Amino acid sequence: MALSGLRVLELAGLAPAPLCGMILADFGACVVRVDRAPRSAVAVDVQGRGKRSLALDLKRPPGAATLRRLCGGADVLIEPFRHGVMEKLGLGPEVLMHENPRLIYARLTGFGQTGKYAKSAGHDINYVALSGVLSKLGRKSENPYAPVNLLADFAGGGVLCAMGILIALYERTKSGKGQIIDASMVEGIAYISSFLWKTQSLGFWNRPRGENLLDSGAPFYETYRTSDGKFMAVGALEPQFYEQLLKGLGLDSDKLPDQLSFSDWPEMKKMFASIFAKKTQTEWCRIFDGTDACVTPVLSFDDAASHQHNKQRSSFIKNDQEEISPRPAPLLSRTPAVPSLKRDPFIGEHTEEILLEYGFTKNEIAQLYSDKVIEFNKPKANL
Ligand SMILES: C[C@H](CCC[C@@H](C)[C@H]1CC[C@H]2[C@@H]3[C@H](O)C[C@@H]4C[C@H](O)CC[C@]4(C)[C@H]3C[C@H](O)[C@]12C)C(=O)SCCNC(=O)CCNC(=O)[C@H](O)C(C)(C)COP(=O)(O)OP(=O)(O)OC[C@H]1O[C@@H](n2cnc3c(N)ncnc32)[C@H](O)[C@@H]1OP(=O)(O)O
Repeated sequence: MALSGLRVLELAGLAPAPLCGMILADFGACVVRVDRAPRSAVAVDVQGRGKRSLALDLKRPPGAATLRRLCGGADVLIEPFRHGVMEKLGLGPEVLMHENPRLIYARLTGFGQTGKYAKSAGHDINYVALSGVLSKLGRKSENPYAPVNLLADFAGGGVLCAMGILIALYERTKSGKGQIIDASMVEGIAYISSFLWKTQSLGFWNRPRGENLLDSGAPFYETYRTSDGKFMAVGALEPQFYEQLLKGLGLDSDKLPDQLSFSDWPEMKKMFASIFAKKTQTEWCRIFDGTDACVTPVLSFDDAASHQHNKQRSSFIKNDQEEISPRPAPLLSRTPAVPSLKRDPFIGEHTEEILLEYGFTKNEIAQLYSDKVIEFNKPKANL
């Protein structure tokens, strides 16, 4: 796999850093999740695919020293705490990169390492809000709406941090040096939204929230309820595709207002809604599948995994626990990701083997264990 041989240490976090680590693991990196010891009752990481877990108490000096030693043999460290936490533990970049100048030290936070909010708590919705993007999301006359925690945590956070790591790794092949990555989710989501910023001058966002072309204002970029309580998604933007939408709906464009007549959009929506409400989702699929009308069913997770198109591409995988999840993307032709099909690791499941691999002796491991700095957790204990 593309990233085989890459050694990554991921300090356990809530949602963004686990995705970042999972992406690297899916593409072949050897990812160790450093979990807390003493361990909490429930693991919060549900994105542990392909990772191993080491349970280590960083608050104890021998625990922090253990992480320092691990970082000496690692390529990448991902840390998900607010600014100052790592410094307080004596594990700041100046310490770890002094000991290993090739280390890529990725700091994945909401607000970044500097600025007024650097030390404040926050979650996805706060980061999307501060980026400006939340002000654009939502339906007409309603409050701004955060689309679950996809935008900041995952798109602007986990994915962009993984990209930063890969860029730094590429640069390291030339300079031989690591670097610090300050991955702020506020900036990540702002960057992802460059299209929104740059289309302002084209008048894309001149109207109030929920009344524009791509924010549920237009009748031809909207979802519609079907007679069986399901939905269809319509994205017929270009005139030639809009024409096919009208044809599928049984409408004659000569008898309708112009596609871009904003003032007619609310009425057009009502008309489209009443037509879509007359047939089931399956019936609409029969009408639109194979056309260029840009009309697709809104699928549940179960339906998405079993949809013919997704099945043809093996877009979803099943692990040995029969859990279905999305296959890693994108597909690389020669070295595609080969995701692990095993269950996620238990906290502390691989503590000993990881420490041995990083050069600790059995005696040193026994000492750390008797000092309660590390924990072991054999699978049977969790069953
Ligand atoms: C919307 C999403 C989040 C979704 C996640 C949800 C799935 C979960 C969130 C809450 C969970 C529920 C809750 O915990 C209650 C139940 C618990 C039960 O066990 C399970 C059921 C629960 C209902 C549970 C269910 C779910 O799991 C939840 C609902 C997001 O937006 S995620 C993005 C968040 N933001 C960031 O990641 C940005 C950067 N990070 C931060 O800003 C902060 O970390 C954050 C997130 C604000 C948390 O702040 P906190 O004060 O908790 O941490 P930090 O200041 O960063 O400091 C970390 C401290 O921990 C020490 N530490 C770390 N590792 C170790 C170690 N190995 N050993 C010892 N100590 C360690 C570290 O030294 C720090 O200590 P200090 O505070 O003393 O400095």
